[in-house]
Amino acid sequence: MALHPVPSPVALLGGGKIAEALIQGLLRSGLVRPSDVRVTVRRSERGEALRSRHGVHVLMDNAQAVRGAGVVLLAVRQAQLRDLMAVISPALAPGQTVVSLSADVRLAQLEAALPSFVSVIRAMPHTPVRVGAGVTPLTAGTRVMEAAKRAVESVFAATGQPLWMSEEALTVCTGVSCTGPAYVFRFVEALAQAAVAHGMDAAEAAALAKGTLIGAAKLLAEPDAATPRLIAEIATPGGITEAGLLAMEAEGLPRVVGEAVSVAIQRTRERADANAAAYSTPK
Ligand SMILES: NC(=O)C1=CN([C@@H]2O[C@H](COP(=O)(O)OP(=O)(O)OC[C@H]3O[C@@H](n4cnc5c(N)ncnc54)[C@H](OP(=O)(O)O)[C@@H]3O)[C@@H](O)[C@H]2O)C=CC1
Ligand SMILES: O=C(O)[C@@H]1CCC=N1
Repeated sequence: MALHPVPSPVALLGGGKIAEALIQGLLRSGLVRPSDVRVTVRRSERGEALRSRHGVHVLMDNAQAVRGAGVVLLAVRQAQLRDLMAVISPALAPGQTVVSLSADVRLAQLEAALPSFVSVIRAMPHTPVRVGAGVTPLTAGTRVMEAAKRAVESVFAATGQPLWMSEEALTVCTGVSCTGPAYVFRFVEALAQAAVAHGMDAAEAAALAKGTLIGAAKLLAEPDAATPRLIAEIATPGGITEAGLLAMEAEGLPRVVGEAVSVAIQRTRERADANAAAYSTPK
């Protein structure tokens, strides 16, 4: 995808883990300078850490951070989101774009909590945005201007690949791509644990498992990579890889992965329902 200029400044409200991953990805892209990024914190030591590591503007005033921002990203947890929207609403101007990164507050609640003259979008990034390798699902609210869509696309194109979809599909992504890196890292740990169980030194086992994942990911990143062919290159018919793969099937790998995805999606839906109910009552 062609990279478009990212509207400056980018305001990230809530300088936690996903905000820092996005800052790193944006700066790494070369399309955004530290002076183009505003990030807000509620603890000065966290602000100092972000400032010293990345050279970005750190503020403690969320309303001030959104004034004149090219795009505003809400990166606090759900417990703080409603209060944050109440604080920034009077400071937002017509034509501004607000993107919620929250996994569990729906567009309907976001649009009701923000002024009707702003474009509201949800994004569901994951930590690979830090290295420019994110796949970020996006879903647009009911009153989104085309320019807002392009602006938000540019943020997530600078950190990987943006993908537009329905809100329901984005909910599924919370249990797949958003949580997915954690599942993959857990698989790497399980591979290392298995090596240790067969007598390998723990540090060697960790390096071997990590190297295997990185090597496999690079093969997957090649043009025209397809998993059946990549598996067939390793698995000689009747050989040892096939025996291992058959054991994985027999032990229910697809069922285990499917269960993790289902439970995460279910948790997202329950929290979104609870938030919808909470937002419907005045604070
Ligand atoms: N982590 C991930 O991989 C992903 C997270 N998300 C979503 O992103 C959001 C944030 O998640 P994550 O980064 O993991 O959580 P974190 O707790 O790491 O980040 C939230 C940050 O917001 C800060 N904060 C809270 N209230 C305010 C405020 N009023 N003003 C300024 N800063 C404030 C918190 O400060 P303090 O440090 O003091 O608590 C914290 O640093 C959540 O909604 C989550 O669903 C979405 C996709 C992926
Ligand atoms: O685990 C969580 O609840 C958050 C939202 C998605 C990723 N991290």
